[in-house]
Amino acid sequence: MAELHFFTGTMDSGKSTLALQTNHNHAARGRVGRIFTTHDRAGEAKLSSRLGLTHDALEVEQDFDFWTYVVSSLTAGGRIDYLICDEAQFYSRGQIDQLAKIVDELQIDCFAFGILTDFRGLMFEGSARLVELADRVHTLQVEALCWCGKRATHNARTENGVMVTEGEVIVVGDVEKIDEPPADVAYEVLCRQHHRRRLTAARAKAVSLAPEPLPFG
Ligand SMILES: Nc1ncnc2c1ncn2[C@@H]1O[C@H](COP(=O)(O)OP(=O)(O)O)[C@@H](O)[C@H]1O
Ligand SMILES: Cc1cn([C@H]2C[C@H](O)[C@@H](COP(=O)(O)O)O2)c(=O)[nH]c1=O
Repeated sequence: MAELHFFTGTMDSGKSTLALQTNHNHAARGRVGRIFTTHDRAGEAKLSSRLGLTHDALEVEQDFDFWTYVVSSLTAGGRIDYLICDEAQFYSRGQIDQLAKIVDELQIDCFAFGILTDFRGLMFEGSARLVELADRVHTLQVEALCWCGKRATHNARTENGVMVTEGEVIVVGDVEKIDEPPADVAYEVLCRQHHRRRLTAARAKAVSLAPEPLPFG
Protein backbone atom coordinates (compact mmCIF):
# COMPACT_ATOMS: atom_id res chain seq x y z
CA MET A 1 0.00 0.00 0.00
CA ALA A 2 1.30 3.45 -0.83
CA GLU A 3 1.75 5.86 2.08
CA LEU A 4 2.00 9.57 2.79
CA HIS A 5 5.04 10.21 5.00
CA PHE A 6 5.87 13.49 6.71
CA PHE A 7 9.45 13.95 7.92
CA THR A 8 9.78 16.95 10.18
CA GLY A 9 12.44 18.70 12.26
CA THR A 10 13.75 22.18 12.87
CA MET A 11 15.79 24.04 10.28
CA ASP A 12 19.23 22.43 9.83
CA SER A 13 18.14 19.00 11.08
CA GLY A 14 18.88 17.18 7.80
CA LYS A 15 15.50 17.10 6.05
CA SER A 16 16.74 18.02 2.56
CA THR A 17 19.65 15.60 2.91
CA LEU A 18 17.18 12.83 3.79
CA ALA A 19 14.95 13.85 0.87
CA LEU A 20 17.87 13.41 -1.54
CA GLN A 21 18.93 10.14 0.11
CA THR A 22 15.36 8.82 -0.13
CA ASN A 23 15.27 9.70 -3.82
CA HIS A 24 18.65 8.08 -4.37
CA ASN A 25 17.66 4.82 -2.67
CA HIS A 26 14.41 4.48 -4.60
CA ALA A 27 15.98 5.46 -7.94
CA ALA A 28 18.80 2.94 -7.33
CA ARG A 29 16.15 0.20 -7.34
CA GLY A 30 14.69 1.33 -10.64
CA ARG A 31 11.75 3.23 -9.21
CA VAL A 32 10.77 6.44 -10.97
CA GLY A 33 10.05 9.56 -8.95
CA ARG A 34 9.46 13.27 -9.20
CA ILE A 35 11.15 15.81 -6.93
CA PHE A 36 9.30 18.97 -5.86
CA THR A 37 10.29 21.94 -3.76
CA THR A 38 9.51 25.60 -3.29
CA HIS A 39 11.47 28.65 -2.09
CA ASP A 40 14.72 26.67 -1.67
CA ARG A 41 17.71 28.80 -0.62
CA ALA A 42 19.61 27.62 -3.73
CA GLY A 43 17.01 29.21 -6.03
CA GLU A 44 14.04 28.20 -8.11
CA ALA A 45 13.56 24.53 -9.03
CA LYS A 46 16.48 23.31 -6.90
CA LEU A 47 16.51 21.01 -3.89
CA SER A 48 19.67 21.71 -1.91
CA SER A 49 21.17 20.29 1.26
CA ARG A 50 23.81 21.89 3.48
CA LEU A 51 25.94 18.79 2.97
CA GLY A 52 26.53 20.06 -0.57
CA LEU A 53 24.11 17.91 -2.58
CA THR A 54 21.75 19.63 -4.99
CA HIS A 55 19.18 18.17 -7.39
CA ASP A 56 16.92 19.69 -10.03
CA ALA A 57 13.32 19.81 -8.86
CA LEU A 58 9.92 21.00 -9.97
CA GLU A 59 9.01 24.31 -8.34
CA VAL A 60 5.65 24.23 -6.57
CA GLU A 61 3.94 27.54 -7.34
CA GLN A 62 0.88 28.68 -5.36
CA ASP A 63 -1.54 27.46 -8.05
CA PHE A 64 0.31 24.19 -8.83
CA ASP A 65 -2.00 21.19 -8.83
CA PHE A 66 -0.26 17.90 -7.92
CA TRP A 67 -3.26 15.79 -8.91
CA THR A 68 -3.53 17.32 -12.39
CA TYR A 69 0.24 17.08 -12.90
CA VAL A 70 0.43 13.38 -11.93
CA VAL A 71 -2.69 12.33 -13.85
CA SER A 72 -1.49 14.18 -16.99
CA SER A 73 1.96 12.57 -16.74
CA LEU A 74 0.49 9.07 -16.36
CA THR A 75 -2.03 9.65 -19.16
CA ALA A 76 0.84 10.73 -21.44
CA GLY A 77 2.51 7.37 -20.78
CA GLY A 78 4.87 8.47 -18.00
CA ARG A 79 5.69 6.38 -14.97
CA ILE A 80 5.64 7.71 -11.40
CA ASP A 81 6.26 5.46 -8.40
CA TYR A 82 6.93 8.10 -5.75
CA LEU A 83 7.01 11.82 -5.03
CA ILE A 84 9.63 13.69 -2.98
CA CYS A 85 8.23 16.98 -1.63
CA ASP A 86 10.66 19.31 0.14
CA GLU A 87 9.85 22.58 1.94
CA ALA A 88 6.33 21.16 2.28
CA GLN A 89 5.54 23.62 5.07
CA PHE A 90 4.99 26.21 2.31
CA TYR A 91 2.48 24.10 0.36
CA SER A 92 -1.17 25.04 0.68
CA ARG A 93 -3.76 22.95 2.48
CA GLY A 94 -5.29 22.08 -0.90
CA GLN A 95 -1.94 20.89 -2.27
CA ILE A 96 -1.48 18.54 0.71
CA ASP A 97 -5.01 17.23 0.11
CA GLN A 98 -3.96 16.51 -3.50
CA LEU A 99 -0.94 14.52 -2.26
CA ALA A 100 -3.18 12.40 -0.02
CA LYS A 101 -5.52 11.75 -2.96
CA ILE A 102 -2.57 10.69 -5.16
CA VAL A 103 -1.44 8.21 -2.47
CA ASP A 104 -4.94 6.74 -2.01
CA GLU A 105 -6.26 6.72 -5.56
CA LEU A 106 -3.09 6.15 -7.59
CA GLN A 107 -1.02 4.12 -5.09
CA ILE A 108 1.98 6.45 -5.42
CA ASP A 109 4.21 6.90 -2.34
CA CYS A 110 4.71 10.43 -1.15
CA PHE A 111 7.61 11.56 1.05
CA ALA A 112 7.13 15.10 2.35
CA PHE A 113 9.76 17.06 4.31
CA GLY A 114 9.33 20.33 6.19
CA ILE A 115 9.56 22.35 9.37
CA LEU A 116 6.54 22.27 11.64
CA THR A 117 6.36 25.78 13.03
CA ASP A 118 7.27 29.26 11.83
CA PHE A 119 9.40 31.90 13.57
CA ARG A 120 6.47 32.77 15.86
CA GLY A 121 6.05 29.15 16.93
CA LEU A 122 2.82 28.66 14.95
CA MET A 123 2.17 25.74 12.60
CA PHE A 124 2.66 26.34 8.89
CA GLU A 125 -0.47 25.63 6.80
CA GLY A 126 1.16 22.79 4.85
CA SER A 127 2.65 21.15 7.93
CA ALA A 128 -0.60 21.33 9.89
CA ARG A 129 -2.42 19.56 7.06
CA LEU A 130 0.36 16.96 6.80
CA VAL A 131 0.06 16.18 10.51
CA GLU A 132 -3.69 15.76 9.97
CA LEU A 133 -3.37 13.51 6.91
CA ALA A 134 -0.03 11.67 6.93
CA ASP A 135 0.04 7.90 7.42
CA ARG A 136 3.28 8.40 9.32
CA VAL A 137 4.91 11.45 10.90
CA HIS A 138 8.65 11.01 11.52
CA THR A 139 10.78 13.34 13.62
CA LEU A 140 14.32 13.66 12.25
CA GLN A 141 16.83 11.61 14.21
CA VAL A 142 19.67 14.14 13.99
CA GLU A 143 18.88 16.70 16.67
CA ALA A 144 19.68 20.34 16.04
CA LEU A 145 20.76 21.92 19.33
CA CYS A 146 19.93 25.14 21.12
CA TRP A 147 22.96 27.16 22.32
CA CYS A 148 22.24 25.81 25.84
CA GLY A 149 22.75 22.22 24.64
CA LYS A 150 19.11 21.17 24.81
CA ARG A 151 17.35 19.77 21.78
CA ALA A 152 16.15 22.62 19.56
CA THR A 153 12.43 22.53 18.81
CA HIS A 154 11.83 26.10 17.58
CA ASN A 155 13.03 28.25 14.69
CA ALA A 156 13.71 31.85 15.72
CA ARG A 157 14.09 34.63 13.14
CA THR A 158 16.65 37.36 13.71
CA GLU A 159 16.96 40.72 11.97
CA ASN A 160 20.47 42.15 12.26
CA GLY A 161 21.06 39.78 15.15
CA VAL A 162 17.89 40.61 17.09
CA MET A 163 15.08 38.06 17.45
CA VAL A 164 11.75 39.20 15.99
CA THR A 165 8.24 37.84 16.39
CA GLU A 166 6.44 39.89 13.75
CA GLY A 167 6.76 39.93 9.97
CA GLU A 168 5.97 37.99 6.79
CA VAL A 169 5.59 34.25 7.33
CA ILE A 170 7.76 33.35 4.33
CA VAL A 171 11.25 34.86 4.29
CA VAL A 172 13.87 32.58 2.74
CA GLY A 173 17.07 32.46 4.78
CA ASP A 174 19.72 30.37 6.45
CA VAL A 175 20.71 29.67 10.03
CA GLU A 176 23.07 32.25 11.58
CA LYS A 177 26.77 31.34 11.29
CA ILE A 178 28.53 31.80 14.64
CA ASP A 179 31.76 33.06 13.03
CA GLU A 180 30.10 35.62 10.73
CA PRO A 181 28.53 39.02 11.41
CA PRO A 182 24.72 38.99 11.81
CA ALA A 183 22.79 38.84 8.53
CA ASP A 184 19.87 41.18 7.71
CA VAL A 185 17.58 38.19 8.17
CA ALA A 186 18.66 34.84 9.58
CA TYR A 187 17.34 32.00 11.70
CA GLU A 188 18.51 30.33 14.90
CA VAL A 189 17.20 27.09 16.33
CA LEU A 190 16.31 27.27 20.02
CA CYS A 191 14.71 25.14 22.73
CA ARG A 192 11.20 26.18 23.74
CA GLN A 193 12.29 27.98 26.88
CA HIS A 194 14.81 30.16 25.09
CA HIS A 195 12.43 30.83 22.20
CA ARG A 196 9.79 31.90 24.72
CA ARG A 197 12.27 34.17 26.48
CA ARG A 198 13.70 35.43 23.16
CA LEU A 199 17.12 34.42 24.41
CA THR A 200 19.29 33.83 21.34
CA ALA A 201 22.96 32.82 21.63
CA ALA A 202 24.08 36.42 21.04
CA ARG A 203 21.72 37.82 23.65
CA ALA A 204 22.66 35.15 26.19
CA LYS A 205 26.31 36.04 25.64
CA ALA A 206 25.61 39.78 25.97
CA VAL A 207 23.63 39.22 29.17
CA SER A 208 26.37 37.05 30.70
CA LEU A 209 29.00 39.68 29.81
CA ALA A 210 26.96 42.57 31.20
CA PRO A 211 28.45 44.15 34.31
CA GLU A 212 26.88 43.14 37.64
CA PRO A 213 24.31 45.72 38.78
CA LEU A 214 25.69 48.07 41.42
CA PRO A 215 24.68 47.15 44.99
CA PHE A 216 21.68 49.20 46.08
CA GLY A 217 22.63 52.24 48.18
N1 LIG B 1 30.32 20.49 7.48
C1 LIG B 1 29.44 19.58 7.88
N2 LIG B 1 29.84 18.39 8.33
C2 LIG B 1 28.95 17.46 8.74
N3 LIG B 1 27.63 17.63 8.72
C3 LIG B 1 27.18 18.80 8.27
C4 LIG B 1 28.04 19.83 7.83
N4 LIG B 1 27.27 20.88 7.45
C5 LIG B 1 26.00 20.50 7.66
N5 LIG B 1 25.93 19.25 8.16
C6 LIG B 1 24.76 18.45 8.51
O1 LIG B 1 23.72 18.83 7.65
C7 LIG B 1 22.53 19.08 8.41
C8 LIG B 1 21.68 20.07 7.65
O2 LIG B 1 21.23 19.40 6.50
P1 LIG B 1 20.02 19.96 5.60
O3 LIG B 1 19.55 18.78 4.82
O4 LIG B 1 20.49 21.14 4.84
O5 LIG B 1 18.97 20.38 6.73
P2 LIG B 1 17.47 20.90 6.64
O6 LIG B 1 16.94 20.59 5.27
O7 LIG B 1 16.74 20.18 7.73
O8 LIG B 1 17.54 22.38 6.93
C9 LIG B 1 23.05 19.58 9.75
O9 LIG B 1 22.17 19.30 10.80
C10 LIG B 1 24.30 18.75 9.93
O10 LIG B 1 23.98 17.52 10.55
C1 LIG C 1 11.05 29.49 10.56
C2 LIG C 1 10.81 30.01 9.18
C3 LIG C 1 11.61 29.60 8.13
N1 LIG C 1 11.40 30.10 6.90
C4 LIG C 1 12.25 29.67 5.78
C5 LIG C 1 13.74 29.79 6.00
C6 LIG C 1 14.30 28.73 5.07
O1 LIG C 1 14.45 29.32 3.77
C7 LIG C 1 13.20 27.67 5.05
C8 LIG C 1 13.52 26.44 5.89
O2 LIG C 1 14.53 25.70 5.24
P1 LIG C 1 15.32 24.46 5.93
O3 LIG C 1 15.72 23.65 4.72
O4 LIG C 1 14.38 23.74 6.83
O5 LIG C 1 16.47 25.05 6.64
O6 LIG C 1 12.04 28.29 5.58
C9 LIG C 1 10.35 30.98 6.66
O7 LIG C 1 10.15 31.41 5.51
N2 LIG C 1 9.58 31.38 7.69
C10 LIG C 1 9.76 30.93 8.95
O8 LIG C 1 9.00 31.35 9.87
